[in-house]
Amino acid sequence: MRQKVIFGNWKMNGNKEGLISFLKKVEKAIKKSDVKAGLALPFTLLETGINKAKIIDIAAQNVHFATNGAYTGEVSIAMLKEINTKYVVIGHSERREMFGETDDTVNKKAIELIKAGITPIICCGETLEIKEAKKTVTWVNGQIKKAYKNISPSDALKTIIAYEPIWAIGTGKTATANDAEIVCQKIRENLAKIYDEKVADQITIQYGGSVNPSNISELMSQKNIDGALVGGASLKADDFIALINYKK
Ligand SMILES: O=C[C@H](O)COP(=O)(O)O
Repeated sequence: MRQKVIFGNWKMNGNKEGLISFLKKVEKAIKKSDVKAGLALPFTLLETGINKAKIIDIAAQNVHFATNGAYTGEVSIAMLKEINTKYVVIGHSERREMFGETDDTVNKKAIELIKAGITPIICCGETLEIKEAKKTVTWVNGQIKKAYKNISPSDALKTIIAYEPIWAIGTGKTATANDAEIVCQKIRENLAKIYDEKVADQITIQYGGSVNPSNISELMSQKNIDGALVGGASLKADDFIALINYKK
């Protein structure tokens, strides 16, 4: 059975002092949880998070695929590895929309991260326009196919997928648990076509988009939803605790 993996994504929020007290409070409250908890932090908070967190896994929110070079403002995989980063979120819709992330760069990043032993959390998801045109599954499966290009079955097992419908991010509009489940199921079927059922069955697929303490239980009860990537509700310690300790 796949373990539930719930990651907060702080986006461009937070500071050192706040993170330290957040970790203290949250880790005390989730000690006995069987859920894997993680936090995707801004670059400047990564080292503090990695050094202070005992239970929570720390993720970066972006990385460059190149080894080094003239990429002003970017951070390399080796730089993240040097501080012991275990996960990196790639292809988040905000990075695709505002910072030129493409399916091709997502694929390059995934390949290089896997080589470095870092788990990529590969984001995918459709706009409202695509949803209304009833093209969600085609769109998302296209993103997945491109993200996994030239990735072997054994390496595919070292990845996580986050399905995040763009229209549900930060809007308070969550996909219904059933709608989210259907897309996650289709992603798994697509993985079975790219690889095989055994591989598809082992890959963690998270849902993201206005997840909060009141809808987490229903979302997590779905067969193909293996966790969540949570923005807004992960910023408050009490809400994050409620998410990790969700009622089963
Ligand atoms: O990475 C997280 C997602 O963008 C979801 O954000 P949200 O929970 O604020 O809607």
